[in-house]
Amino acid sequence: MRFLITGITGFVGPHLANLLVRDGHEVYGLLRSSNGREEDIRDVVPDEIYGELRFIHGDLREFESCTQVLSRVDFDGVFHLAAQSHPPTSFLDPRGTFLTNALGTINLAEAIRTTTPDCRLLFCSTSEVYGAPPSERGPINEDFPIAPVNPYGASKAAADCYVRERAASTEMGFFVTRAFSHTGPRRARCFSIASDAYQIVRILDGRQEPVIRVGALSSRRTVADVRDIAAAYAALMLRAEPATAYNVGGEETFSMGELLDRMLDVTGLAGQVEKRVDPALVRPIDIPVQVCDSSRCRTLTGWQPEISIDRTLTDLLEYHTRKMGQPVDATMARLPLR
Ligand SMILES: Nc1nc2c(ncn2[C@@H]2O[C@H](COP(=O)(O)OP(=O)(O)O[C@H]3O[C@H](CO)[C@@H](O)[C@H](O)[C@@H]3O)[C@@H](O)[C@H]2O)c(=O)[nH]1
Repeated sequence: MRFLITGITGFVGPHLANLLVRDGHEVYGLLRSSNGREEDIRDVVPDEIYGELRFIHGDLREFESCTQVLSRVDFDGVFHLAAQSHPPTSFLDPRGTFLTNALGTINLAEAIRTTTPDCRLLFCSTSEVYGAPPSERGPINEDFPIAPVNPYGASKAAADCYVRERAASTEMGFFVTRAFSHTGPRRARCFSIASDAYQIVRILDGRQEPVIRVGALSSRRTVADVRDIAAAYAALMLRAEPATAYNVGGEETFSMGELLDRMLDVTGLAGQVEKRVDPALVRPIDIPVQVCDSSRCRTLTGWQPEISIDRTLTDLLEYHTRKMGQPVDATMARLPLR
C-alpha cells in the first residue's frame, strides 16, 4: 500500500517509516517547505530504509498546499503525526499550537475529502485530551470525558472531535489514536524522561556537574516504547473503524522519579548525583497521573507492547550518547543490557 506520513522528521515518524518499509509498503514523508530536512531522520533510519523513502514538500497550515500534495500521489492512507507536541510551549504560543494542530488537521482532512475520498486518515491525537481525571476512576478508556487542561490538549481535542465528526457524518475512513506517554530513541530532550537521560549522559561524560535538574518527579504515567506505539499505528491503519478513537499505551505505570532512578541504577550513578528541582521545569498546570486502558486497540488488532521499559531506557541513553557525538562504548559499557 502507499502511505503518507506527516511529521516524518518528528519523534514517531521515522520509527513508523522503518516499520512500514520493512512490511513492503511505499512510504512518502511530508516535509515542511520552509525547514523540512530529510537528513534529520537519519539517526534512526538505516540506509536501506532511507533509500526507499520518498519526500514531498507541503505546509499543513495552507489548504492549497494540502490539496496539491494529495493530488500528486494517490495514497491509501495518511498517518497524520505532525504537530506542535510540547504542552509547555502551548501556553507560550497557543495561536501557533492551534494553527498547526487544529487548523492543520482540518486542512488535511478536507484536502483528502475533496481529492482522494477513499484515502484513510489516522489522526494522532493524545491522552492529553482527557486532562486529569480523578485517579479513583481507574485506567482511562475512550469513554472518559474530553477535558484538556492545557492549550496543547485543547488543540488536539478540537481536531480529534472534528475528525470523528467528519467520519461519522460522511463516508470518510478517518479515525483517531490517543497515545499515552512514550519515549525511546529520538525523543527530544525538552520532554521529561529524555531530559533526564540527556543529563545523565552529560554527567557520565564529565560535561555536567553531578546534579540533575528535574521537574515534577511525582507525576505518574503509563509509559510505552516509541517503536511499540509505531507498531500500533501501523496495525490500526489496516483495521480501525471509521469515526472511532483508540487509546494506545504501554503495560506499566511509573512515576517520573522511578524512571530516573532506573536510569541512574543502570549507569552506576545511583547515590552519586543530586536531584535538584528546577522551578523552570515545574509546570503551573500539570497532570499528576494518567493510566492507560488500551483494550479497544488490543482486542481489534491483537497488538501489544513488546519492548521492556529497561530496554527503552537503555536505548534512550544510547541515543543521547551517540547524538552528543561521543564514542558510545565508554558510556554504554556501563549498561548491563548491552
Ligand atoms: N522525570 C522528569 N519529569 C519531569 C521533568 N519535567 C517535567 N516532568 C513531568 O513529567 C511528566 C511528563 O512530561 P513529558 O514526558 O515531558 O510529556 P508530556 O507533557 O506528558 O507530553 C507528552 O506526552 C503526551 C502523551 O501523553 C503527548 O501528547 C505530548 O505530545 C508529549 O509527547 C509531566 O508531569 C511533567 O511535569 C523532568 O525534568 N524530569
